[in-house]
Amino acid sequence: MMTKLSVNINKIATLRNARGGDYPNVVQVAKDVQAFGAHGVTIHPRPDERHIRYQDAYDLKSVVTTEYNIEGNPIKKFVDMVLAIKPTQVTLVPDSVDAITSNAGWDTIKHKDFLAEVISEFKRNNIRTSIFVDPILNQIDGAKKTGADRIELYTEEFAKQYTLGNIKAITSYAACAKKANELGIGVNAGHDLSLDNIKFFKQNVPHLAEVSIGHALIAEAIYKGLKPTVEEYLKLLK
Ligand SMILES: CC(=O)[C@@H](O)[C@H](O)COP(=O)(O)O
Ligand SMILES: NCC(=O)COP(=O)(O)O
Repeated sequence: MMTKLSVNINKIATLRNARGGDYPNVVQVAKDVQAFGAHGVTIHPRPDERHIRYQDAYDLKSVVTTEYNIEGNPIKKFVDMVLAIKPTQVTLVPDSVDAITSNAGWDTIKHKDFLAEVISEFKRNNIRTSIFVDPILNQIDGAKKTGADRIELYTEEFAKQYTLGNIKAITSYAACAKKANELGIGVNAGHDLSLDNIKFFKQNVPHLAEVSIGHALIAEAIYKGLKPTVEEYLKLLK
C-alpha cells in the first residue's frame, strides 16, 4: 500500500514572514509540491500566526486540489475557520499557546467528551477527522471512542531514538497502527520524519495511510531542491 505524502508548508511561511513580504509565496509552493507529485498539503496555523496565518488557510483552499489537511488545537477560532474552509481532513493537536512546536499527543481518555463533540461537528460537515496521539495502546482505544476517523501517530520520539540507533522504538508505533486498523481507524503519522528515517518507519509500521512532513523536508530541499526531495519521499513511501 502506497503511503500518501502531505507536505507541511509551515516553514515556507516562516521564511516569508522573516522579511514581512510575500516571498516565498505559500500558495505557489502549495501548487508546486502538488505538481511534483505530493498527495496533499498540510498546514498548522498557530494562535500567534508566527508562520502560517489564518488568511493563508483561506487562500490555499482553492489551490489545494489534492488533500488539504489543517492541523491545530480546536479553539473556537480554529474550529470556525476549519468549518468555513471544509478541508479534506482536520487533525486535532493539543498545542499549548506558547509551544515551539507540537510536543504531545492528546489524552484521548481524559478529553473524550470534548474531542467527541468537536469531532462530531466536523464529521457533520463531511471533514475527515484525525487525532494526534502518542504511541500508547489505550490512547488508540480512547481515540476510537471519540469517533475519530484516523489517528496521527506523534513520531518525534521515534525520530529521536532512530538517530541514536535505538530501532526498537518503532515497536510501540507498529503495535498502535495494528490496533488502530483492528478498530477500523486509519493511520497517519508525523513529526520529525525525514529522508533518513522514513523508509524504516514505512517498512515497519503497517497500514500507514499518510505522513505529513515539513521541517526536515524543507531543510533537505535547501540542499537537494524541492522537486527532487518530494520525488525521493514518494519513492520511499511506495
Ligand atoms: C502536529 C505536528 O507534529 C506538526 O504539525 C508540527 O507540529 C508542525 O508544526 P510547526 O511547524 O509549528 O512545528
Ligand atoms: N503533522 C506533522 C507535520 O505536519 C509536520 O511535522 P514536521 O515534519 O514539521 O516535524
